[in-house]
Amino acid sequence: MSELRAVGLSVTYGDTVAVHPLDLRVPGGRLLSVTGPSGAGKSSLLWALAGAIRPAAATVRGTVCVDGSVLEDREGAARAGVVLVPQGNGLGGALTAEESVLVPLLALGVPAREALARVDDSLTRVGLAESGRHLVDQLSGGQQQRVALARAFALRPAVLLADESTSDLDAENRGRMIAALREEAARGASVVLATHDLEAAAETDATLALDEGVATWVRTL
Ligand SMILES: Nc1ncnc2c1ncn2[C@@H]1O[C@H](COP(=O)(O)OP(=O)(O)OP(=O)(O)O)[C@@H](O)[C@H]1O
Repeated sequence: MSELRAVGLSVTYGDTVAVHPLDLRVPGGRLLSVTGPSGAGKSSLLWALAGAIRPAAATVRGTVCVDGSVLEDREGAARAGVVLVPQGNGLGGALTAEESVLVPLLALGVPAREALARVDDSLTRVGLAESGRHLVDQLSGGQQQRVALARAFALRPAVLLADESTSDLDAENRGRMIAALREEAARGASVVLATHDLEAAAETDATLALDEGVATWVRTL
């Protein structure tokens, strides 16, 4: 089981405080939702947790630890198994769904046979086993969200940060994806879902609400 911990974490863009200092602990096995209206600071928080905000873009203060080790930068976060599914998915439209899941695995040195098995498994988990050969550009917005989640699942993250990953989904697929996020937690991951959808948030273990960057626990872990 992993553990994600943030202490005094804040994000500031120039004069705009996107995330006021907050503390957070997500043990492995748990699924946390971060809610709030547009502009509340959800993406900024997830990107800061992933070590993915460039120093030139914003000032990030505080510390983020995985299993007690402080993350110094994005490379360190990636080594610690922190995977971010960004809003907008971050997929290349010219790759197929299968290739989108496969390429990061091969880049990380996962042997081809193992990588292909993980591609099959993760696309099946998101209900896209039949769409693996389709170009990402030929898939709907909701299907693209599911490919992005499949790509993250295949990486077997220690910490999974999903930014609005259910926003384009119908109720059935939203439930299915939250169940899949829960499976990642059951595998031992610390999972955080940023969402403006309160119905999705209600299905998670705990909810942290952001309002103009100020965090309030709605339900604690
Ligand atoms: N690169 C940036 N430069 C300047 N300000 C930014 C930048 N990114 C975000 N902000 C500001 O930081 C605040 C929080 O934005 P953020 O995208 O984190 O919110 P959000 O809750 O994820 O919103 P949404 O649900 O619309 O994605 C907003 O006031 C936004 O305008």
